[in-house]
Order: sequence, then C-alpha cells, then structure tokens
Amino acid sequence: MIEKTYCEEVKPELDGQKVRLAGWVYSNMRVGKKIFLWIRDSTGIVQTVIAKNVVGDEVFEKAKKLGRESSVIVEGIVKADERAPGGAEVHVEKLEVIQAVSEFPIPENPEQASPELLLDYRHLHIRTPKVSAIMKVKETLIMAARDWLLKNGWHEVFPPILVTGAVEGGATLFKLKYFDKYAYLSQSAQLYLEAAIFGLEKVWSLTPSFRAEKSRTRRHLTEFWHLELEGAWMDLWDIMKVEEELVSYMVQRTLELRKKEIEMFRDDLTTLKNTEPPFPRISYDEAIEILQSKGVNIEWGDDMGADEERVLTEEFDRPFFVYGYPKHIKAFYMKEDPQDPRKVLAADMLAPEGYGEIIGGSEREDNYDKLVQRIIEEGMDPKDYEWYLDLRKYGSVPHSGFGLGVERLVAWVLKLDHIRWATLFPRTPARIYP
Ligand SMILES: NC(=O)C[C@H]([NH3+])C(=O)NS(=O)(=O)OC[C@H]1O[C@@H](n2cnc3c(N)ncnc32)[C@H](O)[C@@H]1O
Ligand SMILES: [Mg+2]
Repeated sequence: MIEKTYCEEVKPELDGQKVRLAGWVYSNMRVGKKIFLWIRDSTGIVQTVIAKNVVGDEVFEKAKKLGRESSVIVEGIVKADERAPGGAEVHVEKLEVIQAVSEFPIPENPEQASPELLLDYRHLHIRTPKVSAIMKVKETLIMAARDWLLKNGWHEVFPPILVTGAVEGGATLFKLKYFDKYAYLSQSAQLYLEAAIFGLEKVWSLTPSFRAEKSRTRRHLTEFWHLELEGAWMDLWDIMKVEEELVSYMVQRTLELRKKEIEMFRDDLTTLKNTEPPFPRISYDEAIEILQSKGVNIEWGDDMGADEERVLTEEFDRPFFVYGYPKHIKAFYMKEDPQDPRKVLAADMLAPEGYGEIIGGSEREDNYDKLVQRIIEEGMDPKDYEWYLDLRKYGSVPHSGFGLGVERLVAWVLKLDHIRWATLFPRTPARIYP
C-alpha cells in the first residue's frame, strides 16, 4: 500500500510538512491561475491548491478537467489556513491522475437526487461522506455490542441461515430449492440459539434475517441484520434488563466515538443521551389506553403497527418497553402469562421520535405439551419442529431472548427517513439490484 497521509491528519500542526494524499476529487474550482481541488478519502476532505506556476501548464490543464470522483495522488506542503476545512490546506507540487472522471452520475449534493436514482446507483452512492458516516455509526454500534456482550459473559455462536421452518410465521418465508428438497432463508436465529443455551447458557448471534414482507413501509427490509440473544434461567424481566443495559451501552459508546457523524444527521441528541437504564415500562393494556386517549381507533386485542407505535412514542423521550401482549397477535413460542392466559410474556422495545419497535423479545414456552398445543393452534405441524420440541424433553429450563433489528436502531440513532439508508445495499420488495 502506498505511504499516505489521511485527510483527517492534515492539521495546522503539520504546517510546512510534505505529505502525500491519495483519494478522490470531491470538488474542483478554478480561480485564475489556481485550482482549489478538494480531495476526499475515507476520513474526510482536504482542500488542495494547484498553482499553475508550480505544477506547469500541462498538469494545470489536466487538473482543470478533473471531474468529481477522479482518483488522484497528490504530493505537496501543508499550509495552515483557517479558511480551509480543518484549518489547513495542501499546496500541490506533484499531481498523479489515477483515473480521470468527466461525469459522475450522482450530484454533488446527493440530497438533490431522487431516492430512486440514489438506489439505482447505490454502488456509487455508498462512497459519499454521509453514507460513509452511516456505516461508521453502524459498525460502532455493533463494536459496542460485542464489547458489552464479551464483558458480560455472552457467547457468540454462528447459527445456520438455511433452515427448514418458520419462526415468525410462514407468510414471510423465502423458500428455495435445496437439492431434492426445499429450504428457507432464516427469519431469525432464535430456535438455534435456544438449542445452544443448554451448553453455553448465554448466547448471541449477529446474522442476516430474511422476511418476504410485502409491506412497503419505512421500517421494513426483506434482508436485515439481526442481533439476537438467548439466556437460560432468565425470565422476561431478566431479559428486559439485559436489553436496556445492552442498548444503553451501544448508544452511549457510539455517541462518544461517533458524535461528529451523528451530528451530520441530527442536531438534538437529547433522546440518545437519555438512553440509560432503567427504561420506562408500560403494559400493552396501558398502551391501548394511551392510544385511545389520543383518539386512535384501536381496541384491546388489536396489533400495534407503525402508525400506532408512532403515536405512542410521542409520550416518551427515550426507548421504552411495552409488555404483556395478547397471545393471538404474538408468535407460537412465547410463554403464556400464568396470571392471564389471554396474554404472553412478551415485550417489545420501542424507540422514541416515531421510530417504534427496534426489539422483539419474550420468555419462551418451556413446557413440551403446551408448546405442541401452540404449534397446532398456529396451524403448523409439530413434526416440522421435532428437533425444537426435543429441547423441551431433555432438561428443559426457563429461558428468554430477543432480537434487535440493527438497521432499525441505526435509523433511529441517525433519524433516517427510511430504513433502507441504514444498510449498504438495501433489499425491499421492489429492489434487489445492485
Ligand atoms: N430472537 C428473538 O427473539 C427474535 C424473534 N424471533 C423475532 O424475530 N422477533 S421480531 O420478528 O419482532 O424481529 C425482531 C426485530 O427485528 C427487526 N425486524 C423484524 N422484521 C424486520 C424487517 N422486515 N426489516 C427490518 N427489521 C426487522 C425489528 O427490530 C424487530 O423488533
Ligand atoms: Mg416484532
């Protein structure tokens, strides 16, 4: 790799030093016998100044024609100048053009382009500073999660993606040919994590999950990254405590390490700073009462969708839990509430500012017969879950777990207007290219 100075390293303190930059043209402006060429790399942007009387006519003419995203290597001297971004610029002595670009399909301000154009050219859009900032925030959230999980005794495992059964309902399965049989793309690693707890007790995984959701909403992808935990001996209240501690650590650590990137997307950091345990907890019953008091047309037993959750989040300035959902709107594996058989021991974590559900979790049904009954009630065949039911035959224990949608968390942290911007190459019902 060539010896180079990164853009973020070009500071007034380097005044007078010779540096080599390698990057891409971000903007190109000629003023008389000077060209102000802004060069971008993975760390930021630096203003370079190309003077005709320094580089000569031929190079100057070449520099004039450099369009955005031309790849270049420049060598020159750092000059402190508070007018330049970062307080310093580079006066170019040598310019090497790796590849000149005349016309880049994405406008200098990508926000002026239509979402469809940006998505058609997503392979070029991802190099822009704001998309790079989103990916740095996403990686930092996951780095923080790994940090916390390791420190708190959770074991990472690597579940399969090719599976034979539904976890979250058969309607959203992607089916594929598997030799002479059929298989599905995993909707959630949960059932495999449940198998893993009998050896490792506290397990987690980060996997892609797939949902053939036809709903074209701002918070659904057909492929998303899914951070899932499963803990033996834990009940719903235990796992909710794990969730709030994990999410708080992820958000605070990311605020600490990526404040500059976050501030590219939101001015007000209050809800992020408020993200500290304990989170508020309301029951599903209370949630229905709140929504009805706000004029929402909803009855007990109804599911809460994005619109209802949006209204509910107006009551909170930090993430919060809704627990105790009606059994008929939740998944087969959830444990019935012994206090109220109409309900299950499930809790969702909702993000404020209209974002809604970021985590779905529950205590699992650990009784063999009850689980078989629930599978049948849901219209599924217990034979398809024979291995999963075995877990209730050989040393079953109380256990709970949850799944966090990584892109949903990123969308809230950065207040993105659509979840698709939180992933490198979004997959939705209308898009699988590029
Ligand atoms: N291990 C578990 O207990 C997880 C459990 N089996 C599960 O999949 N729950 S979930 O369907 O609510 O999905 C979990 C989270 O996964 C996210 N999720 C769920 N579906 C999507 C789609 N389609 N797009 C983006 N994100 C999605 C969202 O944040 C949900 O709260
Ligand atoms: Mg859910």
